[in-house]
Amino acid sequence: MNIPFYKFHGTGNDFIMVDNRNDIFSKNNTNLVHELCHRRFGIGADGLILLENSDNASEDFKMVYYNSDGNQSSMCGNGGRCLVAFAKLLGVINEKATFNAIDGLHEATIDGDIVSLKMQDVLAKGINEDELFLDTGSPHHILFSEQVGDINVKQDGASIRYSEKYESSGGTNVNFVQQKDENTFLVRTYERGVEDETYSCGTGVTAVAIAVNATGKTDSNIVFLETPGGKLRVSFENNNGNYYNIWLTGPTAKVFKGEFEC
Ligand SMILES: N[C@@H](CCC[C@H](N)C(=O)O)C(=O)O
Repeated sequence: MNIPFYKFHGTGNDFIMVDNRNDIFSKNNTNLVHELCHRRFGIGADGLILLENSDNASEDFKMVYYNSDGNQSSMCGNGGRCLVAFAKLLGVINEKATFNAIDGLHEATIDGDIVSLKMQDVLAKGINEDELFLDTGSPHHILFSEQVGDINVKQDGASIRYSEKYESSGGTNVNFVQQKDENTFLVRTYERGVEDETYSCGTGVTAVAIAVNATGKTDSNIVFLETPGGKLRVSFENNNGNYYNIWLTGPTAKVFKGEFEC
């Protein structure tokens, strides 16, 4: 069977998109997803995303996300933004979307190639620089550095991702952060399930934006994040460590379309 797909990226975090509203994709085939995402033997991507019908009529669609290792995983912020652009291309939505993902309901807006995605509320009470972990739909460990350009993200990220501390909870993503100015931060991310540095991570920069505010590195409630793949913005409101109305904003791009056999 030939299955049509689109390739999208959001600031270099790239995804294979499949319209699965007619159940054409075999959802438990870990090997297939892994092979499709392989950068030498497949299409090449950090993950694969299915756009499915939602069970609830008030929602526009459902997001099913796989990491490039072939396993379904927790929320993907850039993937969610790209899926909104894909839904617009398919004619499923116009300028606004409400969709269901593994971490619950998300709202989104799209204007040209810019997609803003509303993230789940985050509780960031009692965190400090030495112990920075936040869950923004996916788990994120955060480390500050003077010079993120000098870090071996794959090696240092893996040692934290596989450390005893995160073993029982299924591991973590790891973000290395350098302050550039009052409200701009450089971020490099090691992604669990890709097991390497990716060019950008949406839930990662969301975690960083909240962490830099919660630890007093910036007072701003709009934080600009520069990743190897491009620039993102995170805005939020904060009530005593309870972060809400969190929006992740940035560009998305369609790269190409094709078909794979399975
Ligand atoms: N690229 C993502 C995060 C995807 C999930 C992550 N790899 C995990 O398994 O925790 C993003 O943009 O948020």
